[in-house]
Order: sequence, then structure tokens, then C-alpha cells
Amino acid sequence: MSTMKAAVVRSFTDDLDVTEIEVPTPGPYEALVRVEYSGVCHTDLHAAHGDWPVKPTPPFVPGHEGAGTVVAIGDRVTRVAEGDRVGNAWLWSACGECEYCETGWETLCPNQRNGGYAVDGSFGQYMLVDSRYCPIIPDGVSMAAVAPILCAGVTVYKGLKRTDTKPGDWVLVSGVGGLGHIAVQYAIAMGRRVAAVDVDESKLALARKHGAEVTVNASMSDDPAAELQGLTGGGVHGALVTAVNGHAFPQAVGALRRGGTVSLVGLPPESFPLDIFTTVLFGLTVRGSIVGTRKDMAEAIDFFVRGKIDPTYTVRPLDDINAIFAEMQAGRIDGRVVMDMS
Ligand SMILES: NC(=O)c1ccc[n+]([C@@H]2O[C@H](COP(=O)([O-])OP(=O)(O)OC[C@H]3O[C@@H](n4cnc5c(N)ncnc54)[C@H](O)[C@@H]3O)[C@@H](O)[C@H]2O)c1
Ligand SMILES: CCCCCCO
Ligand SMILES: [Zn+2]
Ligand SMILES: [Zn+2]
Repeated sequence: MSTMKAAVVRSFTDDLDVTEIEVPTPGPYEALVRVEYSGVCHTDLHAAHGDWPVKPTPPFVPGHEGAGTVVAIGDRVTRVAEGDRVGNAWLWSACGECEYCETGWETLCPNQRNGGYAVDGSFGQYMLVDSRYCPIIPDGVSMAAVAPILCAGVTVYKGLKRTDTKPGDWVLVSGVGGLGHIAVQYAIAMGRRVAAVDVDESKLALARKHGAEVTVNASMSDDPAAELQGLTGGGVHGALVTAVNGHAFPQAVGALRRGGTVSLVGLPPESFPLDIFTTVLFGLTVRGSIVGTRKDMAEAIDFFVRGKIDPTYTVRPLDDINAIFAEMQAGRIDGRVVMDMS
């Protein structure tokens, strides 16, 4: 039995256990991947804490922004071969047969399996992927830099598409952390004008660095929504909320122009009030958006390959995972942390 180093969630209240575990064996449609880098998504922190109603079952290995090289394949695999560069993703697999899979909405598949949640993920030196769903990583790009695209990138790209905005429209990015700072870049690349809101000045500086025209610090504003309405000449046409605090959600709705759409992506385990009268009177749309399909993933990676997206990231060792989670919980991570799995 060969072993690998991995960070394991053994309980929702303890630190992750960085230890040696067995290297898995690929099933018929699976590939075994030597992980080179893995991004750390706030979802991994939610997972490790059991934040959500549908909880993972410890022990498990989190991580769904893993990038690496195929080292073994199952006997039914045709889409990838040994030596290919692939990633894992939240959408680890889907059924391919339900009404959602049949209509381009595999991300809504009720039979989907999720990487780093129901299936061990990329916080280890090896991981399994479903060869029919794993993202393909083109040659010639940095594995460390592409890792954040595998969740943060595809999620904000899809979430921006779901704001129903067009080039020249104002888009608010609420929360400019791992997802949000990449959202600013996709929005700019998609021709939108970007407003950004966060509660941390260094995050807002990062938003401006990546192209945000106006920024608002919600922790220093009496009414962030009104301020954004003023700064954008009547409100934003679309909003993408990636914030990890419920207060950001009604603020984003309040920042919308008449007829505007807010795409909810952030997942603080909370709810928020939605004013019925103004939602109806102003014809507002409030919708949830979950990661992206394989097609969205390929498109999001293509934006990156063409140099339109430049994730801000810090490379750290797997051994730092508990410190990384503590810093993330405290809002002290600018951009993305990418762990070196060598
Ligand atoms: N829907 C999806 O498909 C999907 C995909 C990936 C991540 N997520 C979720 O998105 C959220 C963000 O993930 P991340 O990795 O970017 O997290 P992150 O910790 O890197 O960033 C969160 C950001 O929210 C900001 N924030 C906190 N309170 C705020 C407030 N009141 N107003 C505005 N901003 C505020 C923080 O300062 C930080 O910049 C998490 O809840 C994660 O689970 C959802
Ligand atoms: C419901 C959880 C969605 C998490 C997406 C990947 O971060
Ligand atoms: Zn994620
Ligand atoms: Zn399905």
C-alpha cells in the first residue's frame, strides 16, 4: 500500500490532521492525479466547519481547486491519458441522465458528487477525478496560477453571465476576496464597468488594481447601497455577491438599478430580508448561481489562457492549512492562497 500526505477533516471542531493516508485506486471511469497545487476556497472552510445544512461526513479531504498530472487511469477511461494535466472541481461528477444534465444544467443535478466534500479532494498529494468531468488544463500555463480558476474563476464567470448585463453596464462585485478579485477581472474582460464593495481596505485596493472604477467600504459607510447608487448614476445593472456576510446581500439588492439582477454566490449560513414592494416595483431579479458547467469551465480557463485573468495568489505549503483557515476566517487573506502539494 502506497501512502500520501494529506490534510484530513476528522471533526467539525478540530484542526485538520496533516498526516499520511492511502493513495486511492482509480475506478473504471476515474483517473489518479498527482496534485501539484491546490487553491483554498472559503467553501473548504465552510466544509471543515460543517457550516451548511447538508454536511460532509468526516473523515474527508477537502479541496476542489486542485491541479496536477494524470498518473493512472481506470479501464473505461477515454477522455484523458497518463501525463495529461487536469484539475478537480466542485462539480466532480453528475448523472448525465436527469432533466438538468440533459438541458445544460449539470450544476443543478440532484445526483452530482462534489469534490472535496462528498469525494476526497485536492488537499492531498494524490486525488481521484472522474475522467468525464475533470477540467483539462492546457499546456504552457502555470499550475499554481490556474488553480483558482477551477472554482473561483468558473464560479464568478458563470455568476457574471447570470447577471444578464451587457458591455458598458455597471456591475457590482460585493466581496473582493478569492472569488471577488477574480470577478473584477472577468467583468472587465467582459466589458462591464465595475463597482466593488468590501469591508476591508486592502481588498478594495486589490479591486482597484484589477480595474474597479469605484469602491465602497461597507464598514465605513452609513448606507453602502445609496452610496453605490450615487457613484453609478442610478444604480448597478447587475451585482455579483461573493461576500461571506449576510449584510452584503440586501445591500447588493439595494444598489441595483431598476430592472437590475443580482447573482448570489457567497454562502454565509444565513438568510436575508427581501423587500417585496421594491423588488416588484423596480422589476428586480434575485437569483442564485452555483459554480459552472464543464462548458463554463472551459470558457473560464480560456479567458485565463488568453491572459485576461491574472489571479493574485500566495503559494504556501500544505502544512500551513490550519493557519490559512484561521487567516481566512479573520478576513486576512488578500486574493487566493494556493498550496504547494510537492
Ligand atoms: N456559489 C458557488 O458556486 C460558490 C463557489 C465558490 C465559493 N462560494 C462561496 O463564496 C464565498 C466566498 O468565497 P471566497 O473563497 O471568495 O472567500 P474569501 O474569504 O476569500 O472572501 C470573502 C470576502 O467577503 C468579504 N466580506 C466579508 N464581509 C463582508 C461584507 N459585509 N460586505 C462585503 N464584503 C464582505 C471579505 O472581506 C472577503 O474579501 C464563500 O461563502 C464560498 O463558500 C460559492
Ligand atoms: C453549496 C456549496 C457550493 C460550493 C461551491 C464551491 O465552492
Ligand atoms: Zn469553491
Ligand atoms: Zn443529472
